[in-house]
Formats: sequence, C-alpha cells, structure tokens
Amino acid sequence: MSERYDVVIAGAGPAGAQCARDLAERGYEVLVLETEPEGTFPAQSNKSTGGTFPSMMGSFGIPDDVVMHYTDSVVLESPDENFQMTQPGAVLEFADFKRYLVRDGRDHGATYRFDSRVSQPIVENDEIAGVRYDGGEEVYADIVIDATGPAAPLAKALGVSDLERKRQAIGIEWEYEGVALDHPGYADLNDSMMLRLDHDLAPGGYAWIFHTGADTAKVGLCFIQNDKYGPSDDRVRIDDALTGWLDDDPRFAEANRIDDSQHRGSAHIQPPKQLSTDRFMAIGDTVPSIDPLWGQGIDKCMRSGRAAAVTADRCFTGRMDTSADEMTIYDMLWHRNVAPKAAMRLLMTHLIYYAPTERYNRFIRDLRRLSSDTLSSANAGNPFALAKLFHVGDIPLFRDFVAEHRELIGQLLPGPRSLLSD
Ligand SMILES: Cc1cc2nc3c(=O)[nH]c(=O)nc-3n(C[C@H](O)[C@H](O)[C@H](O)COP(=O)(O)OP(=O)(O)OC[C@H]3O[C@@H](n4cnc5c(N)ncnc54)[C@H](O)[C@@H]3O)c2cc1C
Repeated sequence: MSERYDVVIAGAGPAGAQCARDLAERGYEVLVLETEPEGTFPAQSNKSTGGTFPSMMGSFGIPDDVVMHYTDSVVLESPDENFQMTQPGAVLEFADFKRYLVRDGRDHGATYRFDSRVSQPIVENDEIAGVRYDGGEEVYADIVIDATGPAAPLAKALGVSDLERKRQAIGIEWEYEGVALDHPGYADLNDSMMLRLDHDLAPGGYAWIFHTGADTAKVGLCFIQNDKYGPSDDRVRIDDALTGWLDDDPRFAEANRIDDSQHRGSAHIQPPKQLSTDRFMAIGDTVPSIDPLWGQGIDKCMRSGRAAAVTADRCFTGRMDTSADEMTIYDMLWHRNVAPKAAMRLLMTHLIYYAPTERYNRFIRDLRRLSSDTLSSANAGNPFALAKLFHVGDIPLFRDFVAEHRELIGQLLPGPRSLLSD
C-alpha cells in the first residue's frame, strides 16, 4: 500500500518548516521532504544573512538562542551620505534558526525525512496526488506544498511558477572579524544593519554590513538583474565585487574572513504569476515573495507558510474540498498578509536600482528630511508618501525607466487602479 499523509511539503526552509509547525500543531499528518542530509543540515541552503525584526520573532515564537546579535538601528548608505533610523532588529544564526524550526515541528508531531530530493509531482486525473523523491520513492497526500525555494520542481512542473532567469537576484556574503564598525567618515555601525546603495560596488543591487557582536559582521552584496547596470549571473564576478569592496573600504583594513562562514543564494524579483492550483500551493521563495525593496525574505516566507497552513485547515474542515477554487484562499491571504501592495513595491524596487549612483546621495538626504511616519508609509507602498522622494529633475530618469520597462509595467499595472488597491 502506498504511503499517505494529509500534507506533504517539499523543502525544510523557513517557509516549509513553519507550515509544517502550524499544520502539526493543528493535528494534521504532515511529512517534510528535505534534500540535504540531516547531519550537516543546512549546508548548501544555509544561505541567508538572517536579518529580521521583532515582529517576526514574536509572531512565530522564535527563541533568543538562534539570534547572533540584537541590533538597534538600520543604516542606509550611499557613497557620500548615510541615514540612520532607530529600528530594533535581530541578526539570526540562520542555520540554528532552520534547525530550531525542524525540532519544534517534530515536537508537535511533524515527520521529517532528510536526504530526500523531490523530483516531480505524481499527477492523477489532472491533479497532483503526491510526489516522487529520491528517484523511485513515492508518497501521496491530499495537499502538496512546494517550499523548495527557487528550485521549485513541483511548481514548475504544474505551471504554477515561471521564475525568470532575467529577474534573478544573486547574493553572497562572508562573516568577518576585525571590522572597524565606527570608522571616521562613516556612520557608526555598532548594533546596526547597514544597506549600501552604490552601483560601483554592487551594480544594479546593494551591499550590506550587519553587525554580529564585538568586531564581527556579516558583509555581503547582491546583484539584481538590471539591463542598465549590466550584471550578472556570473558567480565569479560577484565574488570579485565583494573582494573589491573589501580591498577599498577602510572599515575592512584589519578585517579577516571567518572560515566556513560563506552564505550564498538567489531569489527572484518579479510579479508572481499563480500561487496555487488543485491540491497544491507554492510557498516561500518558490513564488517571488522576498520583499523587493529591502530584501526581507524570512518574514515573508514564514507568513506564506502560515497562510498555506490556514488554507489547508480550511480545505480539510467540514466536507473536504481541495479544488483550485478553494485553494485561492491562499492566494487571497498571500496578497493580503504576505506581500500587500506587491506591484507598487516591485516597481519602486526596479526604479531605485535603476537610478544612477549620484542620485542615491540625494535620496539619502531626502530620507533624513522626511518624518518617520512618511517613511513608514513609503515603505508600505503608499504612492503619496513615495512621491515625496522624487523631484522635477527625476523626469528624464522616469522617462527612460518607463521606456525600458514597458513589459514589466504592463504586467504590474493592468489597470491604473491596481497600484493603489492591490
Ligand atoms: C545571500 C542572501 C542573504 C539574505 N539575507 C536575508 C536577510 O538578511 N533577511 C531576510 O529576511 N531574508 C534574507 N534573505 C532571503 C531569505 O533567506 C529567503 O527569502 C528565505 O530563506 C527563503 O526561505 P524558503 O523557505 O522559501 O526557501 P529556502 O530557504 O531556499 O529553503 C528551501 C529548502 O528546500 C530544500 N530543497 C531545495 N530543493 C529541494 C528538493 N528538490 N527536494 C527537497 N528539498 C529541496 C533546500 O535544501 C532548503 O532547505 C537572503 C537571501 C540570500 C540569498
């Protein structure tokens, strides 16, 4: 007889593991299949800087012992300016965080199977009925969830995901000791997470220094595919860009790389196409849910895992209905709770990374000028607050941006009202 669960989840990242926690807590039979072996988990998938905020820690009951360092502020930096705002945060030890989610899910009754690479859906009567893993193994479920991040083997096979290579962001970071966190001429980065906008360092993307205690920090950068600034899917180039920054910036003059501390990965910055279908949901980075403006992925993934668990619970309650129609509860929750105003934020992201480096200095000065309420509204995608960050001199930039992004704008703005209402 074939093995059967209420829900099978592919991938034990934050999205899959959180979904498993919530489902197991509600008493459902849930199996998580994870490609990496348990003994070294997470290795390849230990990819994140792990910067997050108290709302995520509180909402999902994340314990202090997975935190490397608590921070008090966020700093934005351009070549000549910086802006510091008070914002409590936490830099997670991402590997500990992932292992905690697995442990806690198991404590609530979830089953985990490591060393189990999911390869394809089992389709019966035009619906997903289970998954194939590790070559010949099969497991069946009433609902299947793809939480494998950008790999997305199930979502791709079912036509739910169309992650585009040209919309990929790739990131790399290392942990360093001996970093001069309060160097003359720069903002004091003690107890801070700093993001730097500077195409000379990170063409079409951004760079970061996240303090992790004493004189240590996570230092990295990401490239976002961008026609104007070129790069780059070339992994050698991103390594070179990081080395170049470390060689030139005086804050790293005495810094040393900590062994085995590399984190590397990718995500997609694009509008999501579809999120679910009959008996199936795609969660976390399997659909492009990373916050496009500031790279926040963890909170989004946890929220999408929770939205999927709520949806499954609804589908199983009363007369079981796992049809595509019923699954759209997940789509509704995603647009409301995971990535509200996604279209506006995505457009802003492309515009910000399209602006030339010199424009970033003025952007940072404007941020210093605006009230924290206006900044919160702008960050939430409010078009009126966002308008305060632009000037008459930006008209040529807008004109070129619109000319070069017609296809994306068409995708994001099917009607003029969607910007304000999605
Ligand atoms: C360099 C970098 C820095 C980042 N920094 C931050 C940050 O500071 N703050 C923040 O909030 N976000 C950050 N992010 C984003 C954040 O890490 C991601 O959004 C988040 O990890 C995505 O979670 P996920 O569960 O969707 O996918 P993943 O974390 O990718 O997990 C997917 C899991 O699925 C497994 N898997 C893959 N394929 C298969 C398969 N075929 N079968 C079974 N299992 C499979 C993988 O091994 C992995 O365990 C960063 C990302 C990168 C790349």
